[in-house]
Amino acid sequence: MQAVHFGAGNIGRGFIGALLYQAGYHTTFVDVNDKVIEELNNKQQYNVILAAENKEQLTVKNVSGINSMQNPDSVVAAIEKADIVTTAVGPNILPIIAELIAKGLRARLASNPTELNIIACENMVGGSTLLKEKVMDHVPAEEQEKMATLFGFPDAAVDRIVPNQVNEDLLEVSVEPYYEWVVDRSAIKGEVPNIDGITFVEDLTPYIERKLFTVNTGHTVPAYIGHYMGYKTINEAMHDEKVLEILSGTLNESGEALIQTYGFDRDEHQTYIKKIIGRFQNPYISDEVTRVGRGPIRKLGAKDRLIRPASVYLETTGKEPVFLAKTIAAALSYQFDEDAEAVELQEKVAQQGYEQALQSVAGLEAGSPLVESVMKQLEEIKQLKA
Ligand SMILES: NC(=O)c1ccc[n+]([C@@H]2O[C@H](COP(=O)([O-])OP(=O)(O)OC[C@H]3O[C@@H](n4cnc5c(N)ncnc54)[C@H](O)[C@@H]3O)[C@@H](O)[C@H]2O)c1
Ligand SMILES: O=P(O)(O)OC[C@@H](O)[C@@H](O)[C@H](O)[C@H](O)CO
Repeated sequence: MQAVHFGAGNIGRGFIGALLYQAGYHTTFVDVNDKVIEELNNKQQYNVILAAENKEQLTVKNVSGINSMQNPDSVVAAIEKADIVTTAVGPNILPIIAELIAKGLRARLASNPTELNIIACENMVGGSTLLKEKVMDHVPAEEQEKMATLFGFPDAAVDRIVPNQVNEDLLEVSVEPYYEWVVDRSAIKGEVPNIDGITFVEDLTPYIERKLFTVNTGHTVPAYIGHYMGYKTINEAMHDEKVLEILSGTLNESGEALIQTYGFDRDEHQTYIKKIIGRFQNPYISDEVTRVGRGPIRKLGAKDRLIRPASVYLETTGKEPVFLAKTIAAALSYQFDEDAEAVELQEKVAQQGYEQALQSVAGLEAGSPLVESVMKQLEEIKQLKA
């Protein structure tokens, strides 16, 4: 069986690639990083190490790579005969890879018109749905209907903390032991892929929102508050009582928003929160706050991990999301020269001021209660530096 996976980065190699190998697939990684692609083709295997006391190791075999900038035709050919296509490139890159995926699917329609599922494994609500829209922009109207019957774009939620890698071996990946991959079964075309580790569900929305608004919302606290306080890693930040207090407050607010929306059981949700806090404290993982905080404009988006739960909390409880607002204030203050979005955000802040910058990146109305809360917290968080 053949898998084509876009993005041979942390989660691509450390999670999706590992599960595909264990399920019996040969995985062709597609990436623009020539060194990684060359190494994949030279070694045809790599190690995944579990970040835990016993450092268990899995050797992922049956892998190869294609540099999509240099060999786009080979990517098209790989999609023509693939049994599954997956991505883990980052939400902002989905529109960029869409054209090549469209070329591959059009070629498949002509030469091998069989069912195929394309699963975007990105931290966002509706990743595969967005990819489908972007792919269809490159498909002539007369081919779209046939494509929609053969090619499924099931949305997915993926959860495994994979930090930036600092190993001598370029391909080796250190990952946390925990993982979860949930896929929307209702959008699958043809047979449901037989991959151990995927949970198929009929309605993905509660799963992706629970993951994004707990794991990823929670992660922003040691990232942005931690960075604001001068910490370099998530682990360092997680040793600070003030960070832990804000983390707990933030997860209680996002948890309340989820409970109000989906009726989750309160005790079960508290257990889920506890487990996640424990994962952030894993001493065997060194995760930089700048990785977790990467792309602050994306993370401050209306549907993303901060603004959405804060807005739902306000709407459903009528109360001020004090802790989420604190974390949003720290995100709005995030400065890191090597992150293009952080630089753009600070330029906006310098030109328009905090209030307008927040409104424009988060799609919030002037004078909205959330904007007011964040403005208040911009002052309050100054005490964290004292
Ligand atoms: N790392 C994690 O802990 C984690 C966990 C769950 C989900 N995710 C999600 O997975 C996605 C990838 O994250 P990551 O941490 O692996 O990032 P990463 O930067 O390690 O990997 C992204 C890869 O995509 C490649 N890429 C960039 N442009 C490309 C293009 N045009 N064509 C093909 N490849 C391209 C990059 O070269 C890189 O190898 C993100 O959406 C992220 O939110 C990450
Ligand atoms: O990947 P991002 O930039 O959306 O978010 C950063 C981290 O919160 C994220 O990568 C987590 O490590 C991951 O989502 C855990 O499953």
